Amino acid sequence: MKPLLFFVKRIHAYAGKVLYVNLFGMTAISFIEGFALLLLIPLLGMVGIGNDGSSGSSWLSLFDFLKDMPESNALALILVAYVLLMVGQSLLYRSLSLRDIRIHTGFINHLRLEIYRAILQSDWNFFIRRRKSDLIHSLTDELGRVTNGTFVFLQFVGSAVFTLIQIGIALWLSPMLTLFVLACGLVIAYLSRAFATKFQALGNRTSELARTYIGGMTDHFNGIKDIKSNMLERSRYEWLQEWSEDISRERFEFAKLRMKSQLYYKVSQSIIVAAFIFMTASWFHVQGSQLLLVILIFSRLWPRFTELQSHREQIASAVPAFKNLTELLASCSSSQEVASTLEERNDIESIRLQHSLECVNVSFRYSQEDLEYALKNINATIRANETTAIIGRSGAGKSTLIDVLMGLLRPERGEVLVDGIPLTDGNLLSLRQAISYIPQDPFLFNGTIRENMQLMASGASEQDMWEALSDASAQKFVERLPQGLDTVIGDRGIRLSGGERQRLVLARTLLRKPSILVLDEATSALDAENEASIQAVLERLKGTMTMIVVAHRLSTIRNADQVIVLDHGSIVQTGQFDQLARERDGVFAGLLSRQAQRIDNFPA
Ligand SMILES: Nc1ncnc2c1ncn2[C@@H]1O[C@H](COP(=O)(O)OP(=O)(O)OP(=O)(O)O)[C@@H](O)[C@H]1O
Repeated sequence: MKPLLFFVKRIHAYAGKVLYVNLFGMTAISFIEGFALLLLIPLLGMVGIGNDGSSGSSWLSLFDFLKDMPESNALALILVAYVLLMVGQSLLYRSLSLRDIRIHTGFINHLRLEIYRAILQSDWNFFIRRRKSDLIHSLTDELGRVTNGTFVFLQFVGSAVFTLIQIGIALWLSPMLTLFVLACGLVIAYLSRAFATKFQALGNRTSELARTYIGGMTDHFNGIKDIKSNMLERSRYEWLQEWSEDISRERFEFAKLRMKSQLYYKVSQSIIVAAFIFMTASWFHVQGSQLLLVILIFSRLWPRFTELQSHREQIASAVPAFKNLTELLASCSSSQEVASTLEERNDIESIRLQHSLECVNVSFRYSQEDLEYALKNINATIRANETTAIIGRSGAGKSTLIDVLMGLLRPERGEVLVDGIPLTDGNLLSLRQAISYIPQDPFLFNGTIRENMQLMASGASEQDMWEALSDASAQKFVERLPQGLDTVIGDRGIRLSGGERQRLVLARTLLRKPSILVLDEATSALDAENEASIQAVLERLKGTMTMIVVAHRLSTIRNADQVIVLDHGSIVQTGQFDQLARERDGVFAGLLSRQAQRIDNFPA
């Protein structure tokens, strides 16, 4: 119930008074409907039903004034009033429904933006603990279920109000009959509470299956090249076949449960109606309008009970989605990187590194349960406007160190200093503004080259873009493309070669004019020619910005001002390339000798 109320509060905060206007409007509709129902009673009297003297109820005196009128006038008056009431009700209903839809679509957008913003403002740790596809699932499927569930809940409240009004009218018309219907309704609701539990369990399964589907599909399409080249199509297809069987089983279970609950209500209704009519007619000898009233009350009230019950079941099946989204929002809020909002981030000034970026006694592990630290007591100085290379075996901690230096990961012990000032929430984003980061497989989205470049610098002019492309040795290949800057490069830049992609990313990065450039294995996947061309660009940039380069291929870091060698999370050597190469027993020399045969022009 708590997660549900959380979102009801959200919709209240979003829609404000309009929500109550709608709820009040729906109540008005039920009043009108109730009143239209009353109008039928004298009508029945006029056509001869109910003139058996059996009723004598006070409600008939309400229409006494009609007796003084000629019958045809009274009939016309009632019918005109009835038509006017129904037209008014329909118009009101149309306007309220449209408003409802506007609130619904507005609320789903509001919630989507709120969740996405919360996710974007979360720290890096939040992302490495989660599957990206789970986040997509939350922003699509779960979001839809939560907004629908919230609306069903509001409808439930509306229906409850409506039902109460109808109960009020029914009580006034015939207290005994209404109390009997109410008692039956309560007994049935009590006996059917197991349905809600089953719907909730099925709702859990729905969430689970949807998460598996999005996760699986994301993995398949991300790895489609591996799938095709390793002929894994059949096994992946079988995975989907299995999932499809699971989902149809689950859908069928769902439908079966719904049918079962509906059958239960329909059977109960017919038994109660039959028993009651039998009782009133045989034992109490109730006839005419009273009997008609019984049927009328049943026919108006019972659908309300079943509607409430159906709403209850829909809410129960959405409960897991409510829980998941509230947990996600709570987790985002506890992982918020810094206090500032996305809008405030626009005004953050980038720092200009003057002296150094330092790690002082930094230790880090990914989880408190890990026995091994990924970084152990790291002391390192990255000097401004120099090139620092970080090398080491696979798993040595290179990427972790970079993430700590960029403030993506917070050290468990020790600190990072920016020009001697500790890196805290206060200066984290200023540091981040100064950094441009290029990973091995950078993010290029399915758009034109121009759009991809503008992603980094939205105000960049055409001339700025060509200059950046030229600086990154990418000008020639872009000029050769049929639409130049307006060429669409495909999903993740699939229509470009690896080297072209990386040069374009470098150009895009230069457009941002960073003062710190971080390259994490940025050239590892490139062939010697492409690597050399990026290398030449980096050489030209040397001295103009602080560069931190992680590389497996040692040939790429020969001209670095400083090389930091990591092993099992510790710094084991620091110095210049040639100096480290001479330390024959060091890790660096070991790595070097293993690569010696593969490195062109390297003096052994
Ligand atoms: N997200 C993570 N969760 C838990 N442990 C991690 C995570 N990322 C890395 N590690 C662990 O931290 C250690 C250092 O990993 P890191 O990625 O920094 O090494 P690396 O030197 O960059 O390796 P490679 O050259 O293979 O990329 C490894 O033992 C790795 O298993």
